[in-house]
Amino acid sequence: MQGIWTTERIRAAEDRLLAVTPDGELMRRAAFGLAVHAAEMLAEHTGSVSGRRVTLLVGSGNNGGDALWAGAFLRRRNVAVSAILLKPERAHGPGLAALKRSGGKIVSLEDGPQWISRADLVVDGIVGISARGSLRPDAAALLGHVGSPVLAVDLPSGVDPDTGAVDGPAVVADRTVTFGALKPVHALAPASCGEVFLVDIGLRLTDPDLQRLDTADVAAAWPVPGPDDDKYSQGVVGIAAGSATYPGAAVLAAGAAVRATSGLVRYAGHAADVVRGQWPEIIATGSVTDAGRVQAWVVGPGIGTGNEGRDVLRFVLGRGVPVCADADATTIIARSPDVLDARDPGTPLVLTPHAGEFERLMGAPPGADRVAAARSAARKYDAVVLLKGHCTVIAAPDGRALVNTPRGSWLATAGSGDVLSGLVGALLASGLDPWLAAGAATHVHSLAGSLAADGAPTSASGILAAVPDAIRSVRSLTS
Ligand SMILES: NC(=O)C1=CN([C@@H]2O[C@H](COP(=O)(O)OP(=O)(O)OC[C@H]3O[C@@H](n4cnc5c(N)ncnc54)[C@H](O)[C@@H]3O)[C@@H](O)[C@H]2O)[C@@H](O)CC1
Ligand SMILES: [K+]
Repeated sequence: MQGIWTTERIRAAEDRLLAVTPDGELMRRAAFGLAVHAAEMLAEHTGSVSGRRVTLLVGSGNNGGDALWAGAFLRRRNVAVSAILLKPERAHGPGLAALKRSGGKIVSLEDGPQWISRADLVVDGIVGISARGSLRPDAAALLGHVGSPVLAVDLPSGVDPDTGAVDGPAVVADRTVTFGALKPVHALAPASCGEVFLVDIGLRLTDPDLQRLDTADVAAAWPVPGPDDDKYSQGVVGIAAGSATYPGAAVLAAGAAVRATSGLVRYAGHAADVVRGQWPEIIATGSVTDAGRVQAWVVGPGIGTGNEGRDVLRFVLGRGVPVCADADATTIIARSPDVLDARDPGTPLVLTPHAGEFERLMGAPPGADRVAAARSAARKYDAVVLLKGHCTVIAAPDGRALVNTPRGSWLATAGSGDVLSGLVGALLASGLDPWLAAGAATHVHSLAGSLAADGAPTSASGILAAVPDAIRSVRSLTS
């Protein structure tokens, strides 16, 4: 797992390290790493480093100090460095002196636009982890003149460091170079950060506030049958989804369960004929009451929010096995929380709301801090909450939270969520910890989405068809 720490934790760890490190040493470590990345970007985009032009946007804190020192290092490689000081009287003193000594040019705010528009690379040292709110007007106006790649120092300025929220003018970087440890912004705002690189400055942190699954974690979690396994021992998943009029959700969720693991899949509902026709390997019946034993249920996609849907949900919640309640099941729970009385105490529940369903469940939208929102819903419902969005956040009732950083937005297509719930169900049936099951399913789902899309629109059926390739790719990277 990749650990991610809030700025409060990072600052505390930095203070401990600063106390035992010579003055200025940490900043120089950070800035040296930054300069290496700046040179790499120049070489990538222009074919050379020497003689190229870099313009630094320098704010009033240490983030600006990093940029100034990096500028001084770049001068050693004969880069023409100019610095625009947003608050000249508060610019980082030693950094400014170092840049001046190295031959860097200090440019006034008025002259800034022409220097920015002529630059081969712009370095955003406006604000770092102490940033509050979006960019101020002077900085926002300068950004309008940027025509080159942008390298963000620690994080793209204007984006909230702890939530990744953007609610006004903000930098959109091609690359972000961060120091010591990943912060929430790096996982939650991929479109603002661009590619993220971590420079080791000697910070040591444990017990992360937020996590992200590595490919290796997903590969290790994904069930692989052994020589003694049979179709039952790998976990039987039941799918209660779809209707006679709308069988699509049933076909997609059940199909995803078929493709996720080699355990048995049962289906119960009004779309039994259609499901059987699409997936002959599925044992399909008309009702959950005669579906037979399963090790986990997926309930909700397309079941409707009326009495019948409520009865189906109550029935599966009382079976003593993990349940993934998706789509209509989420709405039923929001409208009639008493259905949860049927839940067999202690059995895992995974809820998979998008923002609208979240609002129904919690009475308010997720807001800017989606991690906190998912955590509070997880506590309220004593469930794993998979809060869908561009970045999906998964929180457990014990406070564990992980985030899936997507590779594009192609997953936002009709039926995509049905595929995800089928994947979650199959992993729950295999006995995986529900938080990890939700995380691994989300990872494979988003990988399948990007494989299916490959730069062009795809569909839920396309994502479903790409699930085996996604699992194969996850496993091949680690075997
Ligand atoms: N503390 C450390 O040990 C290290 C810190 N480093 C750098 O230091 C940064 C943190 O430095 P600071 O705590 O000085 O804070 P920042 O550089 O993040 O900025 C704080 C300053 O910006 C102003 N400010 C806040 N929000 C603003 C906004 N929206 N628009 C304009 N100005 C705004 C504040 O008034 C304050 O003066 C890190 O992000 C990192 O880049 C690195 O040098 C590595 C070592
Ligand atoms: K920055």
